[in-house]
Amino acid sequence: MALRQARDAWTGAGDPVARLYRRASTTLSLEQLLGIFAEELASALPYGQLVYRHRLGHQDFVYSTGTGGSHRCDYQLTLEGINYGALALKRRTRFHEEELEIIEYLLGILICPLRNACQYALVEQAALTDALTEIPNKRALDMALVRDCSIDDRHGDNFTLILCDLDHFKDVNDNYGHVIGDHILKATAKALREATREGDSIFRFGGEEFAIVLPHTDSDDGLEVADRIRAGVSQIRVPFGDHQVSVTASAGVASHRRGETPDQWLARADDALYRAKNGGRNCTRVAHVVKGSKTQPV
Ligand SMILES: Nc1nc2c(ncn2[C@@H]2O[C@H](COP(=O)(O)OP(=O)(O)OP(=O)(O)O)[C@@H](O)[C@H]2O)c(=O)[nH]1
Repeated sequence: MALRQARDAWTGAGDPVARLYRRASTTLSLEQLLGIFAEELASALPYGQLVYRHRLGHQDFVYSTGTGGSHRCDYQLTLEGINYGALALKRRTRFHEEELEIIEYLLGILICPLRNACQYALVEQAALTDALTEIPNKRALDMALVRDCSIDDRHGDNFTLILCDLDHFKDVNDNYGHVIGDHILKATAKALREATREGDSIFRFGGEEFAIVLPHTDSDDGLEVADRIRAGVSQIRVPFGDHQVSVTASAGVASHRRGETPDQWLARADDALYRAKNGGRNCTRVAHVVKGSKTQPV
């Protein structure tokens, strides 16, 4: 009875349904949308935790707010037969029938904006992803460098950039064809993933050029990672008839200097890469001497 009264009071007060309709239509950000839903749901009934999960393209998206409890209700969110993720609510006390009705009603309002936000996230992801290697592209790198420069400028966090370029890749295409060249590029992306840590970011910067951003890393450690990456790339073997095609890579390493713009940082890494190419390829060069560091100009 008390619950029914609470529900009646809620549905009659300040038109929260219209509020959710209105607020949900103001954003295409999945995170913001779920935040709005979590807020409006909390104004309707008490819950401990809301968790939303969805596989978006090649990434897992998870939104979670609050802390859980032993009672839960789960919803698989679909519209016109298409899955738009799973939403779970948890709390310490049992969910009552009337409350489930409220949740389902609000989910009914959420589903169309949720579909739009999921589709927008997929388009955004595609715009930042290289289609061949499925790793982030140059546009994503530009955004990451702006963000990392600003973090370093504010908090003095170490970021190191590695530019890694395959050697004589034109010969690979000319001798074995573009399909083999494409296989090597995909295998290189995989080798980069395997040679780096979870928190590191890898990008396809250009045709046969890759960029790796290492947070909390100085140029000495960046040099080690670059050599590990090059060792991984040199292990790649792509069969061509009775032949195994292999490649080597050259690398340039530059740690961000406070106050330096993304373009200046990138130019120093590029200059180090240029020196690696001129130094005979299949080697790494570091952009500058860091005071008090064991890294020497090479
Ligand atoms: N298969 C394939 N090749 C690509 C792709 N993008 C760029 N390339 C090729 O990469 C080659 C790059 O050649 P260059 O810039 O001359 O460099 P390089 O031959 O690697 O020589 P160095 O970098 O000086 O060692 C060109 O042949 C491009 O066609 C791609 O997506 N797939």
